[in-house]
Amino acid sequence: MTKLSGENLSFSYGARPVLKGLEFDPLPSGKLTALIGPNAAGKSTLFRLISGLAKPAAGHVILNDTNLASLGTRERLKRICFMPQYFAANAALTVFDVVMMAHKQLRGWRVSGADMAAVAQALEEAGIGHLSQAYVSDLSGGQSQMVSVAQALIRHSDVYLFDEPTSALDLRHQLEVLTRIRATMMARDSIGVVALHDLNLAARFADHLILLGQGRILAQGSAETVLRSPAISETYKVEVETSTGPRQDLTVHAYAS
Ligand SMILES: Nc1ncnc2c1ncn2[C@@H]1O[C@H](COP(=O)(O)OP(=O)(O)OP(=O)(O)O)[C@@H](O)[C@H]1O
Repeated sequence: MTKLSGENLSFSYGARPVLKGLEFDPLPSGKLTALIGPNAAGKSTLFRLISGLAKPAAGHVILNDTNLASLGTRERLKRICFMPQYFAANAALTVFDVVMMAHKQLRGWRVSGADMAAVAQALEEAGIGHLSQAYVSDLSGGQSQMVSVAQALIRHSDVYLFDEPTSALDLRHQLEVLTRIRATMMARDSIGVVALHDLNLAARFADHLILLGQGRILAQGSAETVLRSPAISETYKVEVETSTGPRQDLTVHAYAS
């Protein structure tokens, strides 16, 4: 089983500290973790540190017994797949092209029939087969987001980081995308971390939650533990009531305080 943990992670943009000695418990593989917290809490920054796009001022990210800072760029890219929040879609490339580029990124650029079939299958599984020949510049926000998820899932990594993968999706697509991400983590025994603003989606899909605020982890554990914690209303600065929904799932209701 693969495990990812953060030890004493600190990071500043210039003189402005964003993460202050952050620690997170080992995240297990085959499961989905939701990273929650208010705007500007540092969720994307934490993903940048884990993926190696930014270097912590102090602390380490440990994957099994390996300090990720000791890995070269290529090895780190292979082991950690990061889907950023924003998708750059100005290129004159089709959906098929960009998913193929993600597929071949670390494998050399000679494209075989098997590669073509793998991309076609990934697009079908993502429910975007009909967009295969569309230019990425012509996609809606939600379609772009589904392409980003397909680009991530076609890669085989130990850790997948998804920065708000459902923010532009309608209700059905939110459920479909999170169901697919979770099933993929289970099938590959990989670690999945999803930054989410919707606490009800976090409750429904995540096995483990991490609440980030004031540069630290304020709560971590099961949905019950984290979403019923007083840290939720303190951090988001709203009144919160939790209840059990009709299908026994935890539901969070927020009220302006
Ligand atoms: N490149 C940057 N240069 C300077 N400051 C930055 C940069 N990126 C982020 N920040 C600042 O760091 C803080 C954390 O930002 P980050 O994007 O990590 O938060 P977040 O939790 O992902 O936010 P959101 O939920 O709004 O996407 C914010 O105050 C932000 O203004």
